[in-house]
Amino acid sequence: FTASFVLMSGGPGSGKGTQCEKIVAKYGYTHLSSGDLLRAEVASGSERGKQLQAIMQKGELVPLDTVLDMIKEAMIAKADVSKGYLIDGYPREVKQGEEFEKKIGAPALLLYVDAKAETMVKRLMKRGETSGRADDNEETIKKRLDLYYKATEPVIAYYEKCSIVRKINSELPVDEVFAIVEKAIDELK
Ligand SMILES: Nc1nc2c(ncn2[C@@H]2O[C@H](COP(=O)(O)OP(=O)(O)OP(=O)(O)O)[C@@H](O)[C@H]2O)c(=O)[nH]1
Ligand SMILES: O=c1ccn([C@@H]2O[C@H](COP(=O)(O)OP(=O)(O)O)[C@@H](O)[C@H]2O)c(=O)[nH]1
Ligand SMILES: [Mg+2]
Repeated sequence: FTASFVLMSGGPGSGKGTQCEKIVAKYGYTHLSSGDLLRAEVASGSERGKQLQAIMQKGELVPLDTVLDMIKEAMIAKADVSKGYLIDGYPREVKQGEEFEKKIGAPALLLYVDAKAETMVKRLMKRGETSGRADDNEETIKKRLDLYYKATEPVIAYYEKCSIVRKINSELPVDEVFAIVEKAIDELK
């Protein structure tokens, strides 16, 4: 892959998906959300989808090889039209980050969308009223948050070593958050 990679990281409900949509509209990146890819597999009704559903409903992590294979497939499918890839909600653990680098490449930027736990819970409970997502319920949200702090936050520390992390306060209104995102992406060029 010759295109550049931008990683979008942050807790559940921090606003990753919301900001990704705006980035795609302005910059034409190809958006790959590992969570969306997994949900699409579940929706297909396949045997693999059934196994994934059980894991996701509990707020646990899908085995890293499964997710990496799905991301790679999706990247290949869109390879010729892409200026760059925006990878949303991945890597979830340091080992996944290492695998990504080995098999795919080094990211140019990690946008770390940061909100308080209380804010994230509130947003997800609200989203759960209409999202239809099996994991937008109080019990699973709590597990996703715990796992985020335990497994995913260390990923951010890992990438800080190569100075590609830009921390973005996502307590602000969506457009103000996006203004900060734009600055970070514009600095890339
Ligand atoms: N006030 C405010 N609300 C936001 C912001 N970003 C997202 N939200 C709300 O928070 C909810 C969760 O946002 P998403 O973009 O779906 O969050 P996510 O990080 O992709 O979450 P997961 O899909 O669970 O990983 C949405 O329903 C939005 O309406 C923001 O910057 N400010
Ligand atoms: O790389 C990934 C991305 C997602 N998931 C699973 O998919 C769920 C939803 O992920 P998403 O990023 O959509 O939402 P978040 O948990 O960030 O709110 C997670 O709780 C995990 O069970 C996973 O195992 N690995
Ligand atoms: Mg999302």
